[in-house]
Amino acid sequence: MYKVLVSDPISDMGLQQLTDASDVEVVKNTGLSEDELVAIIGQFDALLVRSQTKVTRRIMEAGTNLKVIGRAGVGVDNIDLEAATSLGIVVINAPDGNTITTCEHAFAMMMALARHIPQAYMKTVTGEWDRKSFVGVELRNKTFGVLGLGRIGTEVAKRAIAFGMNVLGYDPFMTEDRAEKLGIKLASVDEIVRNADFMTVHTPLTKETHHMIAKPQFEVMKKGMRIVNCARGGIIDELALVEAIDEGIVAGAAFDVFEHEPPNPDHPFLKHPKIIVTPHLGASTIEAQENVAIDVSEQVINILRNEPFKNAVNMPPIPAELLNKIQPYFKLCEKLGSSLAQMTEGAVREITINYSGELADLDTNPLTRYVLKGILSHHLGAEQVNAVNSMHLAKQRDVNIVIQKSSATKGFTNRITLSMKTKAEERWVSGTLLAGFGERIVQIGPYPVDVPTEGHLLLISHSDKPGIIGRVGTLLGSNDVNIATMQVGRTDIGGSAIMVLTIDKKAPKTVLEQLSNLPEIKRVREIGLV
Ligand SMILES: NC(=O)C1=CN([C@@H]2O[C@H](COP(=O)(O)OP(=O)(O)OC[C@H]3O[C@@H](n4cnc5c(N)ncnc54)[C@H](O)[C@@H]3O)[C@@H](O)[C@H]2O)C=CC1
Ligand SMILES: O=C(O)C(=O)COP(=O)(O)O
Repeated sequence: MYKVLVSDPISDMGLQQLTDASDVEVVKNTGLSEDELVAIIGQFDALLVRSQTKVTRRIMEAGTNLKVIGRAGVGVDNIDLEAATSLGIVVINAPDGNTITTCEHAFAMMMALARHIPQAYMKTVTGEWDRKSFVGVELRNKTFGVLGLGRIGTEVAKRAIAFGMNVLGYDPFMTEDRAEKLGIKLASVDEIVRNADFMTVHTPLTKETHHMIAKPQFEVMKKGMRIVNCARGGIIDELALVEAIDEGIVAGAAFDVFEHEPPNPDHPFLKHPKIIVTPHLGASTIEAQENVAIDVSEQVINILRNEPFKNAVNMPPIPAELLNKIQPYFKLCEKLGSSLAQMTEGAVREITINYSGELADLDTNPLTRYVLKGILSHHLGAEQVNAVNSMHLAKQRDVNIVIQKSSATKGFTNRITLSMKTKAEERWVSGTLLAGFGERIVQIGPYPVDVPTEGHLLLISHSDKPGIIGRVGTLLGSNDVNIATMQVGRTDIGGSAIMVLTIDKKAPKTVLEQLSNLPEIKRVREIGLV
């Protein structure tokens, strides 16, 4: 039974797929402190949050069973992604479900700002009939700057165009072509701040976007500009904004988000007559909350059940078409990695992976993650490594990873060859996925073999002399180790040879020692591929 903790308010209707699943137990416990979360998180396989819960490294380290953190929304700045990646926890979000809702909120904020609606409301309900103080401005024919033309930014731009505004936009990933089709004129941040009458930001909060609108931008800003921030607190410098309003540069601002949420009661925005605020309501509609919860529930279930999923924030996305082609190789890659790690001695320095045949033309990056998972699990423990953190862990340990592609498959339609250099030695292994037969190891070092990637293998290097095979069989038999299959290979008559045995159960250590002590046996390795 998988246990899922929901630590922020998330739509019940959207969570239905999880609550209805017979293998999932959902526990709702919102408003917990970090200490409270640390105390209970160890029991859970998944954590579902919105923006309130700050998912710190401490919480994740205490979450020894935690496999996935689901963010029912877009921004993941409340989750320590680096910690999640290094701990092998998948972070997924629901980026599409709240686009329109947030866009509509930003637009509502802009209109409320243009027409002083919150201020007028506050006065009217006190019984005052003040029509002079709240003369507004039209949106029509005004220049509107949009910083960040992603999902939300482009929807806001479309609505602004419908309102007769001239839209200037900036986004490093927006092409001229697409902008033109949308009716947006691309401009630099500087051009936007100098020319816009209204401006809105729709970028994530990153090192680059932090305070992207600050004192230097306010200094050159068009006088009378009105600013909206329904993205993230910190993109616009809050104190510099208050100064710019007080200096008469900015006519007003509408903010849904704050650098620290909730803001302190003495935050200057909260009593400024020209600043209107909402408490991070951008995504708060019935529709958006259902959408994001449905999306995140579906993905969490898939991850827990080891099925394909999308929108992993700390793992590059795998397009569905590619996933269909490469997913059958995940197991082969992991098992090959695991077998190579078990047959090679010493600390890993370099891993070379050669993908050949039909794999050569595909994006094999996800496969590399599984190879590394197999290798590193042997050294770091299986519970520490998964496909999310394997690349990260390898890089952290300065392991050089070399990827090669080739068309030569030596008769197979696909073939993956791994070689591993350690301080002590270099070894290699090849495998293939055979239609109808599954994963096979087809070469170990220079020796062609045909071995399944399951169960227990004994790899015995020896000299090619008569009588050795018999002695090995006798020793194993007398110790109750049953041989299921045996293959032998040699480089030349009387030269180096190997025996690859599949055995029914793990051989006792004492038996391995006795095998090693037999004459002409150079090395014995037991490989567990269970
Ligand atoms: N107030 C609220 O409740 C909500 C806030 N948001 C926030 O809105 C923001 C945008 O969300 P989406 O549009 O869904 O994301 P998105 O990823 O579709 O769009 C973000 C865009 O910002 C652009 N960008 C990144 N750095 C930039 C820079 N330095 N200058 C200009 N553009 C830059 C990216 O290229 C991207 O196109 C996110 O920060 C998200 O957290 C989202 C939903 C609800
Ligand atoms: O999706 C986002 O990025 C949001 O900011 C929405 O936040 P929320 O889920 O309403 O706490």
